Amino acid sequence: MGSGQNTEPGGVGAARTTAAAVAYQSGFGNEHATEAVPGALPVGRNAPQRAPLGLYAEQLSGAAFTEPRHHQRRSWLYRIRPSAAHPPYHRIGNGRLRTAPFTETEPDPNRLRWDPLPDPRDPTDFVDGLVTVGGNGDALRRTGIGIHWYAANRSMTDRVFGDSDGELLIVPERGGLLLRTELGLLAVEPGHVALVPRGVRFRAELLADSVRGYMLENYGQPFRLPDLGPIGANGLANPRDFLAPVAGYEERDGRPTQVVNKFGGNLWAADLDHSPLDVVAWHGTHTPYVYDLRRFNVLGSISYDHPDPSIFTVLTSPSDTPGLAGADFVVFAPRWLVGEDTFRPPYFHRNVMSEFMGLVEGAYDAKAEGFVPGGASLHNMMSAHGPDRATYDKASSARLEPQKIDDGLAFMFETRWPVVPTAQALAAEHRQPAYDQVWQGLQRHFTV
Ligand SMILES: O=C(O)Cc1cc(O)ccc1O
Ligand SMILES: [Fe+2]
Repeated sequence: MGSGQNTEPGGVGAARTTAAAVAYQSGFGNEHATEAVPGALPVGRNAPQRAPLGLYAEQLSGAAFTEPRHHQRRSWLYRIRPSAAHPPYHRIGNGRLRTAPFTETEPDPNRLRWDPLPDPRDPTDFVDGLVTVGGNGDALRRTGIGIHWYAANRSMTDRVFGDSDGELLIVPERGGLLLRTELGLLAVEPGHVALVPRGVRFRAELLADSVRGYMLENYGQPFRLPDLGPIGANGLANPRDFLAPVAGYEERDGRPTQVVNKFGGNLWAADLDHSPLDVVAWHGTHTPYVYDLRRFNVLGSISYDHPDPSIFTVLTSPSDTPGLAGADFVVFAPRWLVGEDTFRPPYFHRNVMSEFMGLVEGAYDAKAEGFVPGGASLHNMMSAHGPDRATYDKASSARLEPQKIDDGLAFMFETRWPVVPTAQALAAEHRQPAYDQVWQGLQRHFTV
């Protein structure tokens, strides 16, 4: 890219630009400003009669023009060619991507669990490697979510992807990704997450021979930081730990590049003779970002009882009903447990919210086995779940001393609407048909 980064996306080797070499600007939702070439950013106005250096000015909106100022999201891009200079889109295959409304299967009250998605055998890039698990809402009404796995073994080369249906929260589990976005470069490793806003184009290059992870497609309101209420002015995910890219452009005139646009649940493609990653400068608030989950300031009980996991919310996408999130992104990061006379692992419960969980590393404290990195579970609205038998037996008789949970990194996508699985997720060979067994054999202990 024009900011001095490696422009050759070709092979895996070229993509091994080290994550440490990537420059960022910090702060969630900031009015960032960045230029890859000095003087490229207009001063004092957004749309001068002629933008500096012969660039085109283009506004990219992530909020309606009229939304309240604190929800406003837009960026001004100064680019070599305007995005409007493209031929018609034509349909291409959707692969294993599916979109809300999800109607392929009957909503399923069963608790579901999967092993990791098998690695692809054929050459597969990030877009081809997306496999939809399920979701809710309606992409065209901008409500709900799509939940996806991805597994890829080669970098995107001559195409970029942009999702008109929603923003993308990418959660790598194995192998990192370099995301060359219109607004600049992001590196995202397991343990970090990346967010690509609705409509922002990017090329995903691999930082390892094969990569795997999860992706939440949020059709609803953009993710924001949760309010902290009585917690105070600090804590949970701190705004300054969210890192936006600096401007970085590429010039690949004459080299065909396909723009893949997910729109209304289908993939469409337009063929350009240049790279659309040609933004030389930009300023604004509609930006991609990365966040290191280990920066999360984990708060919990220092007296008794296991707090509800809402206290681990990193990002929330509110719905139109206050307190009922279309999507919450929740992390179970290393932490101390000190609760006295307390059953410390997650409790048995039935939740009106629906819970999709994944594991980035290690183990999760409610499941002794079977929930493995890259795997996933879905505990839908009102489904009874909680610690498996082995975990219950151990935790209910453990000596309660201060205990560090530091052998895992799990996360949850929690949503107010039930998650309807796709047919491919229900039929998948990597689904665990006997998941219910983990709650069998919980003994009766009742005595009067
Ligand atoms: O494992 C789960 O089911 C997620 C979860 C974690 C927790 O700490 C409390 C409630 C809950 O749903
Ligand atoms: Fe739960």
